[in-house]
Amino acid sequence: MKWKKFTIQTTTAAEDFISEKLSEIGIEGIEIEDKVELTANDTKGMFIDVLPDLGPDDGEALVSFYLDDTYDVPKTLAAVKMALEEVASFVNAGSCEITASETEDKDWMNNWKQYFKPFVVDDLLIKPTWEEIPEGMEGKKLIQIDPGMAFGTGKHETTQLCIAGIRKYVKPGDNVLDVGTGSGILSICALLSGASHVVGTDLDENAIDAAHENAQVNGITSEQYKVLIGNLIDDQAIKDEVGYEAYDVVVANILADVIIALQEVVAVHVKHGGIFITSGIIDMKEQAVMDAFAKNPEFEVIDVLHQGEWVSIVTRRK
Ligand SMILES: C[S@@+](CC[C@H](N)C(=O)[O-])C[C@H]1O[C@@H](n2cnc3c(N)ncnc32)[C@H](O)[C@@H]1O
Repeated sequence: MKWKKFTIQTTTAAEDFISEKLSEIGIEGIEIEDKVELTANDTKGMFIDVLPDLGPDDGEALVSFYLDDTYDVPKTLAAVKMALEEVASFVNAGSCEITASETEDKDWMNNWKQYFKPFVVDDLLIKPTWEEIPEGMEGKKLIQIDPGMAFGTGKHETTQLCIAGIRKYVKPGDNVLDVGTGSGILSICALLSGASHVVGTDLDENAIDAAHENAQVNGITSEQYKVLIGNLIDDQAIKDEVGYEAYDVVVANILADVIIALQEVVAVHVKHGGIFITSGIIDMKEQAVMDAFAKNPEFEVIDVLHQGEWVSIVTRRK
């Protein structure tokens, strides 16, 4: 399906008012481009450690929206123009010039699927649920994944580093905690590696459905895998539900700054001698995470792995 893209030249002062007006008109999927620096709160759920350098904020902004065949385009544009005039009457909204361009099918939710193909990590074949098993893969252990809106296709270096750690350290019968479970891929990998039970936690509500659906596709029962939504770092109810001195292996593939906060509080959940596999650490933050572990009397570093610009630090609880 073809979509028409319309871009309004405006100001950062007016961008939020314009977005609100566009929503009132019934336009969904609004994009804002500006040079306003993101706050720590903005980047919280984004999984970016290094922000792009946008240059100084010049006060200019572009607000884009998309209309498909279901819209009466002239009528909608007339409503947009009236809304822009209204916004311009109380705030500097810039030129409000609208430019139009045409774009291909914008099925954002599903277009990425064409690039996700079966691949091998160690002795595992990871394949999207909608793909066939490729020939010659009979000896491999199979993980089927549809991440949905959650993170975790298995393609990312940080996930692969954790998979390597799980394959090395998880033993039959282990209890495993997967902090930041996302699609559930690492939990499934742990269960395939012999773990008898896994608890996954995440902040993202999308993880619940994705992780449960992926568990089911992989033949995992609700007795083997439980997903909890909440923050193990500061939520006492989640900490109590996760349980204390209960885990042989904890895996956390999150960002370096989250790992630094997590290592201070996670030891109470790990058995003495248990393993804490961390990743999501960009190489420029490796030393900061190593320093944090060096100051923590609970853990000793036993393994450091690199893949591309990403690092996995594996520690053992003393
Ligand atoms: C990089 S993804 C990892 C997903 C999957 N485990 C993998 O390895 O592919 C990080 C996940 O951690 C979650 N997350 C971020 N901060 C968290 C926290 N403090 N506690 C639990 N989950 C968190 C995010 O919502 C996201 O699903």
